[in-house]
Amino acid sequence: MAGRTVVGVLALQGDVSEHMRAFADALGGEGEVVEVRSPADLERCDACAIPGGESTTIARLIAENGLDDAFRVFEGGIFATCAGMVIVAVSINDTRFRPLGIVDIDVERNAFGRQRDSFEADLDVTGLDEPFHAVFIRAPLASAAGPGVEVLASLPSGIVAVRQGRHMALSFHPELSGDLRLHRMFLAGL
Ligand SMILES: NC(=O)CC[C@H](N)C(=O)O
Repeated sequence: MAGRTVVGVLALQGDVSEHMRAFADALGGEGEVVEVRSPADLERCDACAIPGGESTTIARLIAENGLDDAFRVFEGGIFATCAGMVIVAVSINDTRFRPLGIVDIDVERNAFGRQRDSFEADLDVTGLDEPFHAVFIRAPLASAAGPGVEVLASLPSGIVAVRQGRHMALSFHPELSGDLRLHRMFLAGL
């Protein structure tokens, strides 16, 4: 995209600083990374990351800060990871909050259960030449994706990476791998 890209990172709860560092590195001086806590912060962004954390807490804080409507009308790209993937979904297996309905996927929270609470896997991702080493932490899974959604990666148990227009949703933590290819893929799609 033309000009300096402003990438926001939703900074209400979760691993905010890791995302800010990863996007700053991926932009390499071609843009700016800012914290998003209010609709006014979001308005100045070309894109926004919704980080991993605790999705019920992040969803509550989004609503308390008036960001739910702001995200629904946001025209930039959303980079949703882990808890973020739960928040942007169309439907989830949890009745405690209503997801934002931005990415047409059905998502199951904590889909890997206790035994595989956290694990790492080398994923084949559409558009990447070499596998991506992905870190899963109490990760969600998408059980279904609508027709406008491109599935980028799956495990035997379900879908773990998708793209829909400018948005990407990942059930793992790309900001923890020291590998910026997915951040760059997202920026290239803005
Ligand atoms: N690492 C994470 O973001 C975990 C997400 C968490 N299990 C949730 O659904 O809230």
